[in-house]
Parts: sequence; structure tokens; C-alpha cells
Amino acid sequence: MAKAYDHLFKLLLIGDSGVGKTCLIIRFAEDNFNSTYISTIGIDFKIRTVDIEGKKIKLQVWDTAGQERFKTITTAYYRGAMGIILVYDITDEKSFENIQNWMKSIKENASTGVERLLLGNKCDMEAKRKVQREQADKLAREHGIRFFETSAKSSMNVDEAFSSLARDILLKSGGRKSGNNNKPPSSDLKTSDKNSNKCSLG
Ligand SMILES: Nc1nc2c(ncn2[C@@H]2O[C@H](COP(=O)(O)OP(=O)(O)OP(=O)(O)O)[C@@H](O)[C@H]2O)c(=O)[nH]1
Repeated sequence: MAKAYDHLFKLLLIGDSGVGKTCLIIRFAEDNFNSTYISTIGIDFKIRTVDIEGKKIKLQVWDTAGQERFKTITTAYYRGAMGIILVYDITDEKSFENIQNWMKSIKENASTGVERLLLGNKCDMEAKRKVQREQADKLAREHGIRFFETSAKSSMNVDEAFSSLARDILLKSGGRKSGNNNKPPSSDLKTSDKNSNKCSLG
């Protein structure tokens, strides 16, 4: 029997507790949103298959608990991930400052060459914004990774973000000639900027 997909990619979401990791995964996998906050215990995953460049990509998306007390459990999952999504909350400055620590955690626990993506979530809450898009843009550029502002609530940029990470992993697994493939091409950066702008206005 033919396989229902061409590739299986394992993705992992990390970031402070309450930034919206579970909600982003639920929006992506089930197109749903719930404003009741139930903190993740340990780790969980959801699946969605997407079409990218004519290939069926099955995404197994792992949700980690942001709370410090689960760190030993959650970091054990970093190694198997092909892509890691770092999430902060645009209304919570501390969650953005902590991105540096989450980056460090990736360095210490994930496979070298893992694709990374930065997301500033809850961009529907413009009135409560504490982190400017430019700050995050700068951080993403410093690390050579893509950046989107998202809203699990309004679904702004959620599909775009997951698809962009899956596309990067697909391109990488297809074997590029250059080893320096974690820098976003400038045309893609423009796309991210455009999407983020939309979000800020929305
Ligand atoms: N306005 C708004 N609220 C959101 C958004 N995403 C998540 N929330 C709310 O933020 C709270 C926390 O969301 P979760 O997805 O549970 O956060 P988490 O990062 O998984 O938290 P931990 O499991 O503790 O690590 C919930 O009350 C959500 O409803 C969003 O895009 N916009």
C-alpha cells in the first residue's frame, strides 16, 4: 500500500509558560482556539499533513511544558526534533528576554543543524504590546533565523509559520550545496515582514 506521506518531520515548540505554545499547535492541527489556560504537563504531540512543493509532509508537532520543573523531561525531546519553534508573547517582555535562554538550551540539547524559527505570539493584543517587532526582527537576524508574529486566537500567520519551517527542513533534507543554509534569503525575509505587518495592523 502506498504511504500516505512523503516525509515525516518532527517539530518541537519551546518557550516560557503561557506564551501560547499549546494554542498554536491546536490552531495549526485542529483549527480551533480555547481561551481557558491549562498548563501543559510534560509533553504532548499533534499531527497534521501539509502539501509543500508537491510533497506530502506529515508534521508531528511536539508541545513542551514551559514550566522550569519539567525541563529534564522536555529537553530529552530536543534531540529528535528536526525543527524547533521558539515562542514568546508580544505582551510579555520577560518571555522575549528568555528567548536567549531557550536558544542556549537548543545549543546544549538539540542536534546540530536543527532548523529554528522565532514566533512572537498573541499579536491580536496590540494594545498590550510590550515587545516591538523590530527588537525580535533584530534578534532573529542575529541568529540567522526566520521570524513571524502570530496569533493562535485569530490564526494570523500560524499556517505560514509552520509551513515555512517545514519548507526549510525539506530544502535542507533535499541536500543543498552550501552548508550555510540557516540564513533566510532576503526575499523570504520580506515575506515575513509583510506578514508581521499585517498582524500588527490586524
Ligand atoms: N489573545 C490571545 N491569547 C492567547 C493566544 N495564544 C494563547 N493565548 C492564551 O494564553 C494562555 C496560555 O496559552 P497556552 O497555549 O496554554 O500556553 P503554553 O505556552 O502552552 O503554556 P505552558 O503549557 O504552561 O507552557 C491561554 O489562556 C490562551 O487562551 C493568542 O494568540 N492570543
